[in-house]
Amino acid sequence: MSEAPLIAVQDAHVSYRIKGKGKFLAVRGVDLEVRPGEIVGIVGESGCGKSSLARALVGINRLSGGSIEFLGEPVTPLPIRRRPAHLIPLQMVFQDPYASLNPRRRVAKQLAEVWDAAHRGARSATAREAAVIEVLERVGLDPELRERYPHALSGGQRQRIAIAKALIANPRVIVADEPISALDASSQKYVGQLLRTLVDELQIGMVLISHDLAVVATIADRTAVMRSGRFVEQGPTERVWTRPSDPYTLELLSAVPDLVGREA
Ligand SMILES: Nc1ncnc2c1ncn2[C@@H]1O[C@H](COP(=O)(O)OP(=O)(O)OP(=O)(O)O)[C@@H](O)[C@H]1O
Repeated sequence: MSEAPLIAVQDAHVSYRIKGKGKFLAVRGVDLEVRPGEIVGIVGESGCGKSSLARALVGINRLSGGSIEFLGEPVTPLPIRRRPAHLIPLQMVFQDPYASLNPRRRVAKQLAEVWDAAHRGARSATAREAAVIEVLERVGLDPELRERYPHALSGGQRQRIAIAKALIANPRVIVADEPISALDASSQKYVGQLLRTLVDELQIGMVLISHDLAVVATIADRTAVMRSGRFVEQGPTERVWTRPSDPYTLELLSAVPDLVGREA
């Protein structure tokens, strides 16, 4: 893959101020690039800094050092409502779909709002409605569901709506933080494959954060292994899985002995 990266992270650091204890470094010098059509999986045990990095990637967390560029421009943290237009194609999907969905609005309205934000000046009601129907079909949902409120959907349907909400912004990159870990087994499989299909068909880039190695092994092109805020290694998924260069990766892998070669 030789295209320019969609997102380029250099020496990223994220720190938190802990009352009475000073500064805690959750992300310590991470480098990462994501190209069109590529899923980069980030694995590591709980508390290693995956979510802190994910939130920095989309500009929710401020970096305390290093840089993140999206389509060649810096990602600068700003409240969602003041998010600059150039960051609209950089979307995030959270573990809990309610983090992206407003429980008091019908699905159609929520999707239409994002479409409006992404299509300033082109607010045709017919085009908006068509886009809402198309995106629901793309995530495998019956467009009739657009009249429902989020609470009237199953967990798997809700997560697919959250993915649709990211998609209707015409994203170039989606950062997905544990997008399937809260789902039941059949929804996990469906949503995992859906993410792979979307990346292939739309040639977007994806950062897939997961503590589930099997998911990353199945759908990620490249894998980064994170420990205590650092990437201990990153490379093509198959290489990381079959010939890990760091003992910590081996340790993670040994917890799931039948991983390599698993069918999706
Ligand atoms: N807002 C915050 N203030 C202080 N410390 C925080 C904050 N958010 C995260 N941390 C700490 O930073 C470290 C990394 O947390 P983070 O949520 O990024 O890890 P993670 O790998 O995503 O974990 P998990 O898989 O459990 O979600 C943890 O030690 C956590 O306690």
